[in-house]
Amino acid sequence: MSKTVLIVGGAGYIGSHTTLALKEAGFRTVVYDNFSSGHRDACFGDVLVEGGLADTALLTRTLEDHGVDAVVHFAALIEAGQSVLTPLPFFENNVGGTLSLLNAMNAAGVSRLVFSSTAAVYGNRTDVELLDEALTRAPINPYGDSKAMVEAILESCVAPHGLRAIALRYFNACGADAQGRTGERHDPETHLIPLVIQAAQGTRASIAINGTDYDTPDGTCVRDYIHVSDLASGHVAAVTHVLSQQEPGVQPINLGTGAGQSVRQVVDAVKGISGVAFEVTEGPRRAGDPATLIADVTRAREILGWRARHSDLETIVRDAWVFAEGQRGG
Ligand SMILES: NC(=O)c1ccc[n+]([C@@H]2O[C@H](COP(=O)([O-])OP(=O)(O)OC[C@H]3O[C@@H](n4cnc5c(N)ncnc54)[C@H](O)[C@@H]3O)[C@@H](O)[C@H]2O)c1
Ligand SMILES: O=c1ccn([C@@H]2O[C@H](COP(=O)(O)OP(=O)(O)O[C@H]3O[C@H](CO)[C@@H](O)[C@H](O)[C@H]3O)[C@@H](O)[C@H]2O)c(=O)[nH]1
Repeated sequence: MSKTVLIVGGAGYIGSHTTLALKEAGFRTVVYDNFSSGHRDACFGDVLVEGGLADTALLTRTLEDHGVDAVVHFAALIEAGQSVLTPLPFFENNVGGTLSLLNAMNAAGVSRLVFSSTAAVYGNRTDVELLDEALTRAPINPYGDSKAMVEAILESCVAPHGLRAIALRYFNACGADAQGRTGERHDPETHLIPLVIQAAQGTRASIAINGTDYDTPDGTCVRDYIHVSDLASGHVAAVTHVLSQQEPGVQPINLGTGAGQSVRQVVDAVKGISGVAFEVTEGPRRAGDPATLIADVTRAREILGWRARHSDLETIVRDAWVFAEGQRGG
């Protein structure tokens, strides 16, 4: 019989792609979301439950009523820059909300979890080229702090609660479903690629580069951009892994490509795909931004048998561009 997966935050960007991938892999899917940033037309679960993370009783009932075998937990506030300005909601939703979910899982006897962590837990490591999971967590913004705290909480729950979990540390999610079924629609949008695309579409006047004096090859921040459909297949592998995991335990696993792209390279890629010479300005650094974040992807390959397949910058930008054009009827 097929296993059932609860997807908390399944109406969001990464959650909606992952729901599609889990269904295609033969899982039964239950989406749980409060639509604070998700979209009703991006819910692809076999079942939809509308509710908030803080509602432990509803989460517990949902786990029990639908016979959930494993949970994938995406629900969070996600903007690193915003978390510097308004930290408290980040801790309340991301840490407090996860405690509520863990309490519900304990009450319902569900012990298998895949948690959305982030490259932001590494902070600003200028001493290493690639970030591997054995490095100490050292976030430099409240968003990263909130995710590092949850990782620590999960580690505490292994022995007492028999938790079997993977914390997937995604690098920069981007791109869109190649069939156009879902894509990136954050509101407000703060992520680089969709903002640059808006500049190319003329729905924003220009794109500002946040800082050109970083210690990087062209002075702008370098990130490891990972196609959201690659993230989705990484979740299928992680869910499959925790479902077959005999012993309790939690481990972090990076999902990235192992290569970095600068802000200027992203801007140039969008100019190339769109054919539009939009205006680019150079502004100050954004608070809380590490200079470089690039994944060591050895562990994902060895433990999950996973690697990125769609994450060359051209494919990412083309899929994101096609989705964005479709959104405005272009
Ligand atoms: N987008 C990225 O580049 C990126 C990178 C690393 C990690 N992550 C992590 O991945 C996860 C998903 O990110 P995303 O880009 O898909 O974000 P998103 O905002 O598109 O999706 C989050 C979903 O969670 C729901 N949600 C939020 N708070 C909730 C609550 N209290 N109760 C119920 N539902 C709630 C939202 O409605 C939304 O559907 C987040 O945990 C984020 O921290 C994202
Ligand atoms: O108008 C803009 C927007 C962004 N940037 C820069 O582009 C880079 C990427 O920024 P963004 O797309 O906002 O992503 P990050 O701040 O790197 O954070 C994303 O990637 C992290 C993992 O690396 C996740 O933890 C976060 O949730 C997710 O928002 C950064 O240097 C930004 O300063 C600009 O120069 N101009």
